[in-house]
Amino acid sequence: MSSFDDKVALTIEGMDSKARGIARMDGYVVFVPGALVGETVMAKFVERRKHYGIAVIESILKSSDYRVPPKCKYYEACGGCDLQHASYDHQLHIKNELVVEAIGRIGKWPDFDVEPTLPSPQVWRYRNKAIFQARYQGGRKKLGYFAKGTHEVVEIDDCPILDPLLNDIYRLAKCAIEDSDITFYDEHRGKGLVRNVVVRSSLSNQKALMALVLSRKPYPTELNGLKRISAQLVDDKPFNLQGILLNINASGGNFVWGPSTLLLAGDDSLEERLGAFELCYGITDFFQVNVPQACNICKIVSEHAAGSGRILELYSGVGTITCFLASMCRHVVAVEEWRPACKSLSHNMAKNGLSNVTILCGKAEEVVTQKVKDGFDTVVLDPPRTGCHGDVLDFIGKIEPNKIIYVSCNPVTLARDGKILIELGYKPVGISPLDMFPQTSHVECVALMARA
Ligand SMILES: C[S@@+](CC[C@H](N)C(=O)[O-])C[C@H]1O[C@@H](n2cnc3c(N)ncnc32)[C@H](O)[C@@H]1O
Repeated sequence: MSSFDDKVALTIEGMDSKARGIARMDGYVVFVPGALVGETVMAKFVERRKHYGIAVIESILKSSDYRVPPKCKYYEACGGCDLQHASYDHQLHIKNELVVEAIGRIGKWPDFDVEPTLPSPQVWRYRNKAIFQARYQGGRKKLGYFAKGTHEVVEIDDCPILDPLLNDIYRLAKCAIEDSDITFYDEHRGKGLVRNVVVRSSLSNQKALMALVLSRKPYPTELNGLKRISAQLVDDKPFNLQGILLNINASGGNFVWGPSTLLLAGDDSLEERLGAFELCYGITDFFQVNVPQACNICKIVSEHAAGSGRILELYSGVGTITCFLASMCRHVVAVEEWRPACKSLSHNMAKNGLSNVTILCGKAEEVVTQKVKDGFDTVVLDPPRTGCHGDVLDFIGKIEPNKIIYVSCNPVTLARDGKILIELGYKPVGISPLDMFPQTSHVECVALMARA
């Protein structure tokens, strides 16, 4: 193998599941973030392991025709987006390839058909949610996104994939909290109160919610300070901020929310319209971040589910897909583990006049074996990125529905779980990738499988 000089010229041959360029040096695999297939780059190693290395671009010697200047001025530093350097059409092509690669190479599905990626109706300003990091760094409070691969906070003044309303609220919150006595979390000392600021907005009525995630229970004086600032922000109604909440997450880790949430001022939920349905959700509930594209997912799922009498829907959240399913079949059993989301789900079914939904709150892998019997024509799955628990797949194998509709935000776990379903007697009918997250390498898919 060639020696590892500080800088190496690399030709990009492929892409990995995170849309990083893949180059080879005498067979040794090197991942190059931000490089496109066909490019030759001068790159510098930042990590060298036995079987692979990671190198960052120093200069581009031969550029791809699909390379475009990133729109965001924080793109290089911020860890949020990773495909702004590719034209939008090329992003769609890359996402298609990522799905084909995962299903073929990782899943080894014997035969499958992947449709072209459905473009997002909006490719900028589409996100209705942001999780900002609050940290005490370099002797001052900082609010922004984590930098690529580190916990260094990048402060921004505008995020071009975020709803403009949320950019306004971010700037407002930044000034209000930074000027106050409220402390930000210091990772080195394990001290400081605010860890995250989460903002969410409704596209249909342009209202927003904000939550402060705290590292511990606030002292009474701190709580009074938070209530005072929150009341001012909500009462002034500068940007339709309809509620501010507090959540305590003392455990840290990657999951943002802790178990207790308290309303500081205003209302505690948002309303959104999806097709003919009104959906209400709370600050800690899962809700799709790109609403027009979520509507497209629901339409595809409905088309696949047509003709079903009884549907088992696992990982139902607040009922986005449930509404569409319940309006077209006899009965839906919806399973969701997050208790606040189950409350929203129940409210949403009643609000939309859907009385044919049974809600079971708990982990899908436990609920299906303890509370669900057979007799379903179709099973709809929409798990988190980690995919389905093995017990869920085993259960589906036992109850033998005619169809399985798998909505996935991670082609790698879709490939893994689909392989198990194929072994249980299902045949892939089609995979529809949708671009739910433009400017990033994330891709959503709806896969239909039928009993072979
Ligand atoms: C990707 S979201 C999909 C939600 C919903 N289908 C939608 O479109 O809004 C996954 C949901 O599964 C829930 N969840 C995660 N792990 C679960 C489990 N083991 N059992 C049941 N629900 C789970 C999450 O709380 C979240 O609401």
